[in-house]
Amino acid sequence: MCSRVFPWLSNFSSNFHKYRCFLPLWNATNINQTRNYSRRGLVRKPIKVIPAVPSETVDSGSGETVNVGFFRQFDRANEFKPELKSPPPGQDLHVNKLENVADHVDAQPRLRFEKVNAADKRVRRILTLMRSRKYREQTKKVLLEGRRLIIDAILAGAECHTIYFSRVESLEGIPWYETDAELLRIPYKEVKLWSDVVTPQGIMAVFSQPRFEDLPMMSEEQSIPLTVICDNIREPGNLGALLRSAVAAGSQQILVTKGCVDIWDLKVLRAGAGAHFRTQIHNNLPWDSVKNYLDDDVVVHVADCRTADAFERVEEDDCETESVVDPRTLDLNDVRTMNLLSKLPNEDLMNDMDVDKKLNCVPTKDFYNIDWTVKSAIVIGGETHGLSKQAVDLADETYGYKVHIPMAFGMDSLNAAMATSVVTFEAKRQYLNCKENNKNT
Ligand SMILES: C[S@@+](CC[C@H](N)C(=O)[O-])C[C@H]1O[C@@H](n2cnc3c(N)ncnc32)[C@H](O)[C@@H]1O
Repeated sequence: MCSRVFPWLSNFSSNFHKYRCFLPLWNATNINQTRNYSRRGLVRKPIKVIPAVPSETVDSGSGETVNVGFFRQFDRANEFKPELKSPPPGQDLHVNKLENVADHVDAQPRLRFEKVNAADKRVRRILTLMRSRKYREQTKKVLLEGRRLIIDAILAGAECHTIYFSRVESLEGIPWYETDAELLRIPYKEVKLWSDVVTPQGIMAVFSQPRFEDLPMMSEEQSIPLTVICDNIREPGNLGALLRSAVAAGSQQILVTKGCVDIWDLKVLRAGAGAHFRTQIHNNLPWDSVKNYLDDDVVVHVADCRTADAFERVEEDDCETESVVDPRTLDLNDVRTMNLLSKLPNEDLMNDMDVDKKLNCVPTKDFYNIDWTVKSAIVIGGETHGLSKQAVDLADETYGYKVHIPMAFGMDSLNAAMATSVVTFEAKRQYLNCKENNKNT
């Protein structure tokens, strides 16, 4: 009878062992202080909210009072454990750190967060700003979405400023207590508004961009003597996927040159799936500084989808274009001339032709015929214009090759990230073979 009339009461009593530690909070003083909130929180939907137990109203600093919730994570140790793959000690810093987190799980402090409603402009303002590359570059901050990325960033030692979450459960598995982050609970529809995914996980966080110099170097066991250089990769999904495979193959470092999409763009981060926090990625590098990141004996190759025959055809086409239009004969008032001009190569096309001429001087090899066991770098070109002139110059200077991945059925090219996977995993295969042979001799 009692359970039918007061279903929440019976739920409460059956879970009493879980809530008993809150009893001291439910004293008359607290309830009096937060009359409205307590009425809503404790009487109407206490069981739904539990284990989040609202308890007091505090001054936010700006003169307004805000609702503050307290929450103690129960049984979180069990929820952590499936993520721990028990690596051999000393092998992977990230996982070892996770282990430490699990060790301290019992010592977790109480979760204290501020509840922010949809009308609060603070959240919208910061989330709008975080979408701007300029703002990210100026403040050296980054917005991360989803549990996996946030955990990776915390474990990589990146400084966490604020965590926005829509339900307390969204914080599961996140070692928020390892940070000094401010915790703001925001309505799910706000997260949805800012997220690019259809069903967001309901958690986002603002971090300082990690300094890649501070990130752990990959262990010698895992890494291969290869640098991947990104040249004009404009599509965020491509760059993210490229970083993901380059890191997965064990590339020693990744250089992202100016002209590529920002590696801290939300979509790049999502497609990168944690690659950003696992090895050294140098962002936004002008081409003339690239050499500073490479040892003197590194051979720089460029990945190119065209074969030598294609270059011969390009050369012939060039000659034809030149013979059709003689600039000295142009009359700018003549309609036919204007038509001719519209057919003239534009600036991008002229640049492409320069690169093609230069590329013609660099010998071609299929990707499996390159010796990847020596210190090497591979440049991956952009989606629209392929490789830049600076990349080709560097290959020429270091006696590198045009690396070609043969394709069947007349396919033109692979996606940049796919080409990266093919090349980097071939490099890894050769490197492992070579190590194995050295061991046997
Ligand atoms: C989508 S492709 C660029 C196609 C571009 N229109 C061009 O003309 O180069 C992007 C990059 O992936 C690499 N790539 C794609 N397919 C390749 C292949 N079959 N062999 C070697 N590299 C390839 C090259 O670095 C290329 O610049």
